[in-house]
Amino acid sequence: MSDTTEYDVIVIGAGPTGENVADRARAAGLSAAIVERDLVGGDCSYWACIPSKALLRPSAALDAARAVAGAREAVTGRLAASAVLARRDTFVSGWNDEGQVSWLESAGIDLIRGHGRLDGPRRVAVETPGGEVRRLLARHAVVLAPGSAAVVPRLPGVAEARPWTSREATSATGVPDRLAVVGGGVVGVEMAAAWAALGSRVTLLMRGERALPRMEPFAGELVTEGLERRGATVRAGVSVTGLGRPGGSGPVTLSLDPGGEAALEVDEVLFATGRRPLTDDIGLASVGLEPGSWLDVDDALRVQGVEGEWLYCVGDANHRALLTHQGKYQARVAGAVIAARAAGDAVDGAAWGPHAATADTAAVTQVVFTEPEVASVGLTAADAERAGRRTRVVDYELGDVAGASLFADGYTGRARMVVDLDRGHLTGATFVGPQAGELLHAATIAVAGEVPVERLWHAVPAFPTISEVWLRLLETLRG
Ligand SMILES: Cc1cc2nc3c(=O)[nH]c(=O)nc-3n(C[C@H](O)[C@H](O)[C@H](O)COP(=O)(O)OP(=O)(O)OC[C@H]3O[C@@H](n4cnc5c(N)ncnc54)[C@H](O)[C@@H]3O)c2cc1C
Ligand SMILES: NC(=O)c1ccc[n+]([C@@H]2O[C@H](COP(=O)([O-])OP(=O)(O)OC[C@H]3O[C@@H](n4cnc5c(N)ncnc54)[C@H](O)[C@@H]3O)[C@@H](O)[C@H]2O)c1
Repeated sequence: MSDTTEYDVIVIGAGPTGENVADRARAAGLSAAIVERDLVGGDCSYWACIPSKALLRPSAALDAARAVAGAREAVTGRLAASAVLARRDTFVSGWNDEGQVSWLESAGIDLIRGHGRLDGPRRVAVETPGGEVRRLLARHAVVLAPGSAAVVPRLPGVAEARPWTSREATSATGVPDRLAVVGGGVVGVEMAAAWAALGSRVTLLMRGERALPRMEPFAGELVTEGLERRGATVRAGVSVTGLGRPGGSGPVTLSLDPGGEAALEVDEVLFATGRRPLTDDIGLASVGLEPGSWLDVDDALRVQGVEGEWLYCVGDANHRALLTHQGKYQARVAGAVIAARAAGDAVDGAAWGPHAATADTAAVTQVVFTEPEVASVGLTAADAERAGRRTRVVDYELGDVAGASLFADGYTGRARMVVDLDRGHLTGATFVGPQAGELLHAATIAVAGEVPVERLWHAVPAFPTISEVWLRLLETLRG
């Protein structure tokens, strides 16, 4: 068809994962187009990772100074909220994507602005902002990278209450006096920590018994203590049953269950209650898939249930690991698979090989940027037990490491390694404490590299760093 433009690879969604797969296609000499309806860079750059970490970092710096006698005396004031928000604005470039568009140009990737939908096998139709439809045809692959959006429970009064989602929580321009945060997952605890430090009176409402329920239990416990030190109120085992904001302005009241309690009145409420895939309006039915579903992919990131091996999905929408770095890892693997197939080369599907995403299930890394930080890789002790692994769980108090006590007076934190006794290597590790995120990569190498525990004795941590916890964990394991 004359009005159809052909590319080797077409990507729908220019978030971090879509950008990466397009980049890998270009690096292999393939032509690539990327379709984006909003800002190039995606949620991560403008409404998720970057602005949330920009909001959290100043309070972590302040806490670090206050934790050391001598420095503590030099810190006299509170966090300057307007300066924190202004610094956040620089990190999102004032919600302008010119910089990322220039990068696409320099990489030779064509940007097509508009809403993309599959239009049958290998075909994409883009509805441009001007209302025209551009038709594209992929010679080798279409990659879906549409990401995810916040789920807001359908509670009575929710529409009129205009709750925040992660988008408003990361882009707000003022500090609410009172903020309720619903949900004790990662978004919930990070945003509770950020806004409590900025001066909001925060109430975190969790329907479960503890925060960060998918992580080691001590992670949620230490993070809750940290939130309470910042003045937040943390309430476990509580559900929101309805909201009221008559006329859509003024304070919001939340009815809570267990009942018998007075409604909670706040100025804003954030729902941090999980994500749904942005797959309801991307033309899935045109290739026989269910609109609105998470996309099932194999380890080569090929969407299952579609003939011909031309359709891939990377990032949040495949539900393997909703994290930027894991989605970008998938994008590198998908790019390598697409390049190999286009060149007529064999695809090596072995685990840990160049064409199989493995770490995004076997060695998922995550850092939660609260105070204390939580850093984890691989399986928790409970995950390993559920998987039927024979393990030994080894804990060590991070504050007992010389480097930690030098780093902060009264350093409190904990490290755990989960050793697979049959395989002889670590299958998971978790560190909780100030700056714990920087301890993570050594553990990631031990898990993904399947480094034998005996060999770890030869990885000697420098004295006096917090990494000496590795030696203490090995000594505890040896007994
Ligand atoms: C508050 C918050 C903080 C987070 N912090 C971290 C963190 O610190 N570290 C971390 O690793 N992860 C973090 N995450 C998760 C991270 O944001 C996601 O895992 C990541 O953004 C997923 O990337 P993606 O490319 O799949 O999707 P996105 O970044 O959401 O990008 C998808 C893009 O596709 C576009 N799009 C969708 N549909 C269409 C269509 N039909 N046509 C055209 N364009 C379309 C969207 O406009 C968007 O630009 C955080 C998430 C939240 C909510
Ligand atoms: N630092 C980071 O790496 C980082 C930061 C933020 C988000 N993320 C990623 O983004 C994704 C989304 O995070 P999230 O926190 O929105 O989701 P989540 O799934 O981690 O947590 C949502 C929580 O809300 C609870 N919940 C669900 N419905 C509820 C309801 N009606 N009432 C009360 N509680 C309810 C769930 O039980 C769960 O604990 C996660 O997968 C996370 O890994 C990562």
